[in-house]
Amino acid sequence: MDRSTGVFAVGAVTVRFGGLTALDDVSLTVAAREVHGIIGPNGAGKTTLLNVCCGFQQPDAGTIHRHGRALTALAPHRLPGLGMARTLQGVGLFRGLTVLENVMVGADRHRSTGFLAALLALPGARRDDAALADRARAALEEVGVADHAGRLPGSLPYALQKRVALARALAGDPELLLLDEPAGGLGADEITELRELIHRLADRMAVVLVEHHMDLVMAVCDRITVLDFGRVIASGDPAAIQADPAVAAAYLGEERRGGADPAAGAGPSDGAGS
Ligand SMILES: Nc1ncnc2c1ncn2[C@@H]1O[C@H](COP(=O)(O)OP(=O)(O)OP(=O)(O)O)[C@@H](O)[C@H]1O
Repeated sequence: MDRSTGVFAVGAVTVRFGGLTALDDVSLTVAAREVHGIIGPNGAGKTTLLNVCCGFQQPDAGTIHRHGRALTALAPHRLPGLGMARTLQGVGLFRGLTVLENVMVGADRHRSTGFLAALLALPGARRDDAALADRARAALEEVGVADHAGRLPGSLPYALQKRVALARALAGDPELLLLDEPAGGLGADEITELRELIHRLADRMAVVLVEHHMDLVMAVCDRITVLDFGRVIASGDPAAIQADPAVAAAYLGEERRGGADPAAGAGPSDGAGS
């Protein structure tokens, strides 16, 4: 696929931190409604790549395209306007806001009145708030936490906080969702629910998924890009990735370095059938 096509593409991206090359000539293209996994051993460059995709990290070289159009000044605050949303590795919720208010922040791009109208509580702004609250409630409903709308995030178990963070991303109605380790800290049942949710989301949006949990990756991804030491070592569907000796060697190398625990589902050939 041409690297500038698809709903989103990075082309020949390089990122250096001092003498360390975290990403070296990395390209990936995400098709509409595709779930695209980014995997690789610890330190391979997955988070750096996701940070490039959402403008947290400016690349030293390379291109980023959205719907074939080059993005020259991608920055996190521009994501909603580009139909994109990202969740963080942790939860990143505002502790002083309720669950509903947190998710309304994610829906804000749908506000039609300006900041001043909101500040003065003009009638248009009040109607906007009501519409945003409806949108936020629908997102909370979708991830199964609508009952907790009035709670503070800190009073909820971690797994529910992660769902709230996902609802906040969904409230903006993205076309492209970037998920950073959504399964981190979740138990087996919660991961099963997450898998079903990602399947449902892929009916209406593309998803880029950085994740260590291989059972989940292999079950939900249409395509997978594998990084090792900042380079793409493989790209393909889950079956091809599981059969790729270079991928096995990369994870084996990590295991020898003591980083991976294949018994916990961290290796690429674990749990393909689940
Ligand atoms: N801000 C930074 N400054 C210096 N080095 C960094 C920075 N961020 C990442 N690195 C280094 O870049 C490399 C890639 O890191 P990155 O976090 O992207 O890997 P990863 O695949 O996400 O790792 P993990 O699976 O452990 O989260 C690592 O060697 C890391 O130490």
